[in-house]
Amino acid sequence: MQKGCRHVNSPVGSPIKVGVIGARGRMGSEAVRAVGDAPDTELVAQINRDDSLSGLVEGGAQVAVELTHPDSVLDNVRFCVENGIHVVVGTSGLGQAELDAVRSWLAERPEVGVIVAPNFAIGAVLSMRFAELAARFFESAEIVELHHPKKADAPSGTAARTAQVVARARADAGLGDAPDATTKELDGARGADVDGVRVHSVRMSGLVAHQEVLFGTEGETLTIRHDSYDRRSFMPGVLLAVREIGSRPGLTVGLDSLLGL
Ligand SMILES: NC(=O)C1=CN([C@@H]2O[C@H](COP(=O)(O)OP(=O)(O)OC[C@H]3O[C@@H](n4cnc5c(N)ncnc54)[C@H](OP(=O)(O)O)[C@@H]3O)[C@@H](O)[C@H]2O)C=CC1
Ligand SMILES: O=C(O)C1=N[C@H](C(=O)O)C[C@H](O)C1
Repeated sequence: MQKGCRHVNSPVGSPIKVGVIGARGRMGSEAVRAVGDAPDTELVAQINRDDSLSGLVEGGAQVAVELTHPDSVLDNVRFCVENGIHVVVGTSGLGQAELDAVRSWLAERPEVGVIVAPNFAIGAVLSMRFAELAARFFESAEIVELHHPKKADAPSGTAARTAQVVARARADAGLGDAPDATTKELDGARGADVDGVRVHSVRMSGLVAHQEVLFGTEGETLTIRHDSYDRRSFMPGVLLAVREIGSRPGLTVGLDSLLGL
């Protein structure tokens, strides 16, 4: 099929030139395939560990998709921003301090866009929004995230983000701490505390990426569950971000605004 698009300052009809950082990884290899298959994107660089990021510049990448490791993501984003390359970041582990650093680099290059997506799956983005909506109606809220055992970070970026939006919605509604009489506890038994919301991380062979947000109040509970059974579930979101990033300079966190949510 003829490759053609209108975004990222490409001449009309020419595809968006994309480089994938972490190209041999579980997500990176899917992204390589998705970018190669899409009619309006062209894969111009595949960066693996120990490869120089200059391959992005040499390949003429307009957009980089960053899918590596929490230890390397920030350096890679910085390189891209400084070289005028938009970055779609899927790697988890970027906290407030790291986002602030990205903002400070973008201040020097205001034409560049960085989209940090805690989760590219449409169902996961919707489930975070549903959780945000539900949060004010329930006195208790906890999150269980379940992933494959090769995952480096816990809790997942999605769970951390979900906890933050739930916590903010609870605070806005004037809800205090969730009821919990625990006074004697084995370390970790009540999960991690993210902004006052408990997050429990399960790592198990056979899983890909799953999350339940549990809400409870007098006499009822609500569970919002999302399952990614295959990493192909993330690719429509990756491509959406690649297509949109040229018209979204600065830092965007989450795909919500790209989906009109
Ligand atoms: N936002 C989302 O929707 C999703 C995000 N993720 C996140 O994406 C990230 C990658 O996940 P996944 O693909 O499962 O992990 P993998 O370990 O399978 O892939 C990461 C790849 O990046 C490589 N790598 C590590 N450091 C660098 C570097 N500095 N430069 C170039 N390549 C590097 C690794 O090489 P080597 O093997 O040699 O270490 C590996 O090939 C994680 O943070 C994960 O949480 C995952 C799924 C969905
Ligand atoms: O490592 C993974 O696999 C995933 N990482 C992201 C996260 O940390 O939330 C997104 C998804 O959960 C898969």
